[in-house]
This record gives sequence, C-alpha cells and structure tokens, in this order.
Amino acid sequence: QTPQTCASPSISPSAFANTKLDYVIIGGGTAGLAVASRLADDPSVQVGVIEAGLYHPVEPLIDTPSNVGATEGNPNFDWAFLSVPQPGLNGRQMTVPRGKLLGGSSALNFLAWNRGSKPDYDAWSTFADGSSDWGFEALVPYLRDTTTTRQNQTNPYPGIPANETTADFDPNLVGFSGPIASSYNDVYVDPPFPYIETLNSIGIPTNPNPDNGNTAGIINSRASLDRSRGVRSYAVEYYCRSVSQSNFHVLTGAQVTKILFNSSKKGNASLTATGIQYTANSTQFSVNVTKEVVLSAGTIQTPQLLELSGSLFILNSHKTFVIINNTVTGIGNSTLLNSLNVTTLVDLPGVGENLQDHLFAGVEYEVKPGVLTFDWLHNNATFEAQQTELYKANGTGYFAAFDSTLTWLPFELFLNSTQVSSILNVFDSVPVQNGTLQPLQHQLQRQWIQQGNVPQVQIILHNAGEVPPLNSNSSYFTAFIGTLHPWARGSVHINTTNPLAHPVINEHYLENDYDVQTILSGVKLLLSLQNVAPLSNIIQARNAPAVNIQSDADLINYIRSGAASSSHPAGTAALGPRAQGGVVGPDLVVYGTTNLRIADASVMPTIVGANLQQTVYAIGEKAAALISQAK
Ligand SMILES: Cc1cc2nc3c(=O)[nH]c(=O)nc-3n(C[C@H](O)[C@H](O)[C@H](O)COP(=O)(O)OP(=O)(O)OC[C@H]3O[C@@H](n4cnc5c(N)ncnc54)[C@H](O)[C@@H]3O)c2cc1C
Repeated sequence: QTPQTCASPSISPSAFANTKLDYVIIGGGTAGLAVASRLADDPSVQVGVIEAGLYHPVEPLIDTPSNVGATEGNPNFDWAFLSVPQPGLNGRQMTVPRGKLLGGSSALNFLAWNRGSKPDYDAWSTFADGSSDWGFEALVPYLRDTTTTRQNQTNPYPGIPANETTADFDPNLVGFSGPIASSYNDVYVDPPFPYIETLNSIGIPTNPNPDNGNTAGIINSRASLDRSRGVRSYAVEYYCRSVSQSNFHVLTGAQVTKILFNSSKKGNASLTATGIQYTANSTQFSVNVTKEVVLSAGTIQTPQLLELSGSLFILNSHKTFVIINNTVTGIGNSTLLNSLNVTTLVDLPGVGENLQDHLFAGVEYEVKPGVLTFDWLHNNATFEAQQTELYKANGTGYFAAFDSTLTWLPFELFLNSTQVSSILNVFDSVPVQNGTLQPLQHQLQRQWIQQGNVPQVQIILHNAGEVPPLNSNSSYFTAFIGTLHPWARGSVHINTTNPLAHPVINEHYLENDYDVQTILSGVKLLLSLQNVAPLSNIIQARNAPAVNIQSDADLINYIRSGAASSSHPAGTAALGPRAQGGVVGPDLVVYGTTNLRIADASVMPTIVGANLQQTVYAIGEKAAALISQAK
C-alpha cells in the first residue's frame, strides 16, 4: 500500500541560502513540520524548514504498520544514537532511535496515538508560572486539532458499556479536520480479550474515554494510521498540506551546525537570532531570518545545537555579517562550556539536563496452539499469504493492525494501601537536586502518588514474542511494563565542538530505587495473572522471565538486564523558571534571547504519562499560535 504523496522538496542548498525568510525551523520532524505548516497559513510570511534527512514519499519500511521497528538502526532513517553504559542496566548501552528524515521520529514510532492525564498537563502550567496558556484546558484544542479521527468505528473491548463504545468521539476532545489520521484497529488478535477480562476481574476497569483527562484503566488506543490506505500517518501530512504554497520552503539533506546571533538589548535578553548556518554536500551555507528561529531538532539535538549555538556575528557598516572572533560560543551551563573552550553566550545550566524517558521490561508467555497473535504473520504461511493478499488489495487485515491495548495504572489500582505507602516511602528517599526543576517535580509527583489520580505504570500488550529465547514455530504475547513518571533524570551534552558528532547521552536508568520498585510492582502483577482465568486459558507456558527467576532480587536483575526504552526522551530544554533550571519561558522563547523559540519534546518539564507523539504535535501547534500572537 502506498501513502498519498506530494511534491518532493526541490530547493537547492544555495537557493535556500538566498531565500528571504521571516522564520526558519530547524528540523522537519514531528513538531517542526507542525509549526512550519501552521505558520505558513499566513501568506504574508516566508517560512523555511531545514531537515538533515530526506523525504521518503513511498517507503514500506515506514508506511506499512506491521513494519514498525524495522527502521531502527538503519542510517537511511535513523540517527542511531547510543547512550553511555548504564550502571542501572548492568552496564548495557541503550539504543536511542531518532528519525533522520522528513517527518522525524513520527516516521519511526510505533503508531500509538493517545494523550496524558489532566494533571500531566496542569503540571506544565505550574512550570509556566501558573500561566493559563498551559495546562490541560489550554492544550486540549491543540491536542484535538492535530488529527482527523476516523468516525463510525466502535471499540469492541470487554468492559465498555454498549452505549459508550463510541462515546469518546467528543468533538471538543478529538479532532475531525487535523492533518494526522487516527483510527482504531479494524481487526484484533486474540490475547487482548481474555487479558482485559482478567484485568477487569481484579478491579482494573476498561476506560472508554481516555481523551478527557482521566487515562486510568485499560484503553483501546487509536493509531496514527490512515485507514483509507492502511498506512502510517505522520508529520509529512503537515508538509503536504503546505508544500504547494509559494511561502513554504523546505530544504532536506542539510544539517544545521549553528544558530547565528547578534547582540541586542530587549528587556533582559541580549541576543537576537539572525539566521542559521548549515552544511550540505560538505559545503557550508547560511541563511538569514527577519523574525524568528524555531529550534525543533528534538530532545537529543536541540540541546546539542544550543550548546554550540553560534559564533557571534554582527552586522558591519557594509550591512554584512562578520564573525566577531573565532571562538565557538554556546548557550548552556558555563562550567561545561568552559571545559570545552566554548564561550558562553547565555549561562543556562538547565540546557541538556532533566532528560526523562519511559523504560519497559517484558513479561512474556507462550500461547496455546490456535491462539491468533501477530506472530502468525511470520510463522503461519497460509495466514501470511492470505493477509499479504488482503493488504495488497485494499490495505486492510493484520498487516495494518497494531498493538492497541494499553493499560494505565495508578498504584491504587493494583497495590494495597500498605504497598502504596511503602512505594511512597521509597519515593521519599530519592535524591532531589536543589537549584533545578527537581524540587517542584518531586512535590508534584509525590501528590500524584499519594492522591492516586495519576497513573504511574503503563502496560503495553504486545501481541507477539519479543524477549528471547523464542521458538520460531510458537506464538507469544509480551506485556511490557514501564514507568510513566520515572524519577531518573539524565542528560545530553556535547563533548566536542564538532557539530556533526553525536552528543553524549546518559539517561541514568534504574539508578534510583523508585523506578526499580515501580517496574518490579508491574512485573509481579503480570506474573500473578498466569493462573487467573480467562487469561490462563490461552497460556501454554511462561517464557520470560524464565520460571526459575522468582525472588525480588532475581526479578530486579532480570529487569536490569533486559529493560528497553520506549524511545520517549523528553525534557532537555525544559519549560520552567530560569532560576530553577528552565530553558524556555511560557512563550517557549529561550531565556536570554529575543527570538529563539523551541518547539519539540525537549520543552516538556515533566514527561507526559502517555505515548508522546500527540503531545509533541500539540507543542508544535501551540508554538505556531504563540508566534502568530507575537507578530
Ligand atoms: C522507535 C520509536 C517508537 C515510538 N513510539 C511511539 C508511539 O507508539 N506513540 C507515540 O505517541 N510516540 C512514540 N514515539 C515518540 C514520538 O514519536 C517522539 O516523541 C516524537 O516524534 C518526537 O518529536 P520531536 O519533534 O521532538 O523530534 P523529531 O520528530 O525526532 O524531529 C527532530 C527532527 O530534527 C532533525 N534534526 C535534528 N538535528 C538537526 C540539525 N542539526 N539540522 C537539521 N535537522 C536536524 C531530525 O532529523 C528530525 O527530523 C516513538 C519514538 C520512536 C523513535
């Protein structure tokens, strides 16, 4: 099946350099294309986007839903970052996949389309000095307007009252005219049904309407999937909605190496971004802007570019930019920058800090013969052939389905009050670093655990085998259990002034007891369900953790040796008060600058307790609105 395609970007690097731009967006990824396309709705402004990767209009590895994960590590699509060895993961390095193509990480993701709980977003208002611009009510219109939700689809999950199977199609909450197509599955494999009935039987309800700010329970997640073609729907939809406009200029295959500034005096800000420098085909170019630079390079490269942002240029008497001197300059922690001989333009210790991610460990069961899982697409030749035909014919069937069963759990839903108190005690023992966003984050997270209104554990039901050892003729389901609000705070920093080098990524996974105990609690829940009907009726045997792994200590070792990232890094250029480590204010403008804004997952002060993409698109939409208001 092929997606709807549109004209490829055709501007050359040198023609782009000569374009008169009002705005330039660094990174044609998830948020970047959303900002750019919305800004270009105003025909009086010239909008440029610069993306390091290429446009891949027809690419089954990206388009076909069953191929999710297939692009990981492939240099045609993935920056393929790697973390430093993680002591909490028994010394393993974690792969950090990030899209390097038009569409960014939205082209690589696993399609789950959902949002966080109301307190998740209300917390952001706290970091924005209580600004009414942030918070759930303020963000819902942006979350909504990203998407066109497929109508007339019912939710078949157990536990949903018949009159509520379509109740979540509330036009105030979900969109019907946005660029990204979202939809429920048309077909379902077998495990979700006994699994959900079993969770229901122990008091974990099915949630028919998780878009309204209450995410707790089991949900049937929509996918970012265009059902009319059976293909992924991703940020290129924003590109396509604007590509025919003469004020929309997209350059691909070019990597931004610097943001250029001149001095200015506007309030407390001292720097005005005047343009960017980029490299394409080993040649360096620069382009100027009259209004703003928007940094949308994602959680890993946004802090990297800030730390290397710009030799300081000034306009000389001939109205041309001249470099003040040859020193490399940057925005970030002056101690770190000094150690690399980078002159600090703005001392912002929060740049590159506050890295948060969702980490998952798997509990895997082999299922009995005859139980349909996605493994059948490769271990049952007849089924595979039939599904291949169906997908080729009209983009339907199991090649166009995805793992939609997600469970969001406040501790109260599966732990008793003594266990909740004990996990709260563990939380109270985590180290909190003053002078950063952590004291405020700690206070919020403590309330969330105590009040039980914000889910802390997510379980993704993956309807296939994933954790080795796997028997190629068998079928499996794997429950991935993860932390929605981990306490680990990592970092992303440069260790060289070469802008083309990969930055150093250190997530500090599982170095605090709270994150360990949170995942352990979910793993134990899943292990306790093996003999509970009706789930037990489909289980042949436990595959992972191996049956001899029983004690807490052994389970923790299993988690450390196998846990994997869900590829949700966020928070490295956080919205927050400057004195407490914030990098951008409520207007998303970088402190100390007049017109450098950030719009991507890096601005999240606390990681949203959900899959991230819908929220990242909404950040892009919101940034465009803030920029338009400032005009
Ligand atoms: C494997 C994987 C699975 C995921 N699964 C899900 C899921 O199922 N559901 C969900 O909601 N979320 C999921 N996510 C998360 C979600 O997709 C991301 O959080 C989101 O796409 C990040 O958007 P962004 O705009 O911050 O960055 P990106 O979309 O990564 O955009 C950054 C862009 O900037 C470009 N860039 C970077 N540096 C430069 C430079 N110097 N010059 C020019 N261009 C540059 C990059 O090439 C990229 O295109 C997943 C992510 C991954 C990687």
